[in-house]
Amino acid sequence: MSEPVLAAESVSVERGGMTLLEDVSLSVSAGDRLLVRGPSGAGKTTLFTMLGLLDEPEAGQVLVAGTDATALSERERARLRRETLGFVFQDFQLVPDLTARENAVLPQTHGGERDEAWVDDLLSTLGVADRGDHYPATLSGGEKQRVAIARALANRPDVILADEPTGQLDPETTEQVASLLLDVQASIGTALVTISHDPALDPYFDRTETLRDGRIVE
Ligand SMILES: Nc1ncnc2c1ncn2[C@@H]1O[C@H](COP(=O)(O)OP(=O)(O)OP(=O)(O)O)[C@@H](O)[C@H]1O
Repeated sequence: MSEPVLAAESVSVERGGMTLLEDVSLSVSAGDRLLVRGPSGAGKTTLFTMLGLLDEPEAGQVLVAGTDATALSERERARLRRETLGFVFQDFQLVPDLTARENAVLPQTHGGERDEAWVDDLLSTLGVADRGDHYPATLSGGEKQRVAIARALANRPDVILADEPTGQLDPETTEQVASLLLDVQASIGTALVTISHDPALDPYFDRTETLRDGRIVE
């Protein structure tokens, strides 16, 4: 297997006297598709937060292309996050007063390399180029998520992290959005880690890990 682009090594997280993650290890390499499943309360969002360098574990390491993110300052970690990770959220998290295209370009305006032609290509591949001048409030859920996927890829990240990306979509739109996400991920060769309890996503992934009570189980 090639060098992991993102890895959790023996990660444990405690909050408010509770253990939310215990000794969790997983890794992905370029082009991998990993689905992390688990029932409500299993710790999926907590794991997403750790892999996304949005919070720090009490024990263990999170390695991004071999760099131990837990050893970095907050500022260095934010930079590593911007340069290497792209995020897709269940509730889209588009900025309401920016157009679809402005939302998708956003990561490039925050320290990324300016390459708007790449963002236009993404919007086109994702079938929302003609929605570029629309504001999020006028887009359907599936369109919003396709714009959010373009935004996640704007900086050509090594890893896309998606938290319940189809959680607000109907079954037909789920299928469309999942297929597009996987197509664009495969064409770029970025790794994809998706956290979800939606069984409809199972067929799209070549690896699945299950979290239960904060631990990876067989
Ligand atoms: N800051 C915190 N302090 C104390 N407990 C927390 C904190 N954050 C989350 N929890 C608890 O930790 C457990 C795991 O939460 P998490 O949100 O990671 O689960 P999840 O698998 O994403 O669940 P869901 O599918 O319902 O979103 C839950 O029991 C939750 O109530």
